[in-house]
Amino acid sequence: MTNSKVIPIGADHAGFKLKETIKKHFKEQGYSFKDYGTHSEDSIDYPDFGHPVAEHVSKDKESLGIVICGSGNGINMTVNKHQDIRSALCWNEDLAALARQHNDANIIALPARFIDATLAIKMVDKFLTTQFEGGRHQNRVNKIACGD
Ligand SMILES: O=C(CO)[C@H](O)[C@H](O)[C@H](O)COP(=O)(O)O
Repeated sequence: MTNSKVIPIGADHAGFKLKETIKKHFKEQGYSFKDYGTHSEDSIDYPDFGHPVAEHVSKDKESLGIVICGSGNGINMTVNKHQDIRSALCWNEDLAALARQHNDANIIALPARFIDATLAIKMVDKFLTTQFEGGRHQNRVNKIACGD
């Protein structure tokens, strides 16, 4: 992952504030990002903001995305419906690193109502800077696709 890639980010109303905090961090670090919304804490439906992030990552295979909702589950389920997406629901730094190292995850899903902003930023940084290890993990990742 290089900082020059555009990082797509999307959240529902429960993840809106955390998304804004992560965007502030990206601006400070000089990272490029694309915000797919939502843009307020008004109640909305997480799939409307997860699908665009998944479509972005599906088109730009080198990109890594971020999705956020209250538990992380709904938006994680949404993006994982896309054939080329491997999204990992993470709640600590080790899981964020392992999602890249072992699973070649291309989206991280964050549970905004269960983690604080400091931890979330550490997790995002870890996710964006950790490489896939390949090897035995490549064989397993190849077998994830079910061909339905
Ligand atoms: O989809 C979810 C649960 O898997 C997310 O946590 C949502 O953010 C949550 O369901 C939103 O709940 P709300 O009561 O409508 O704010």
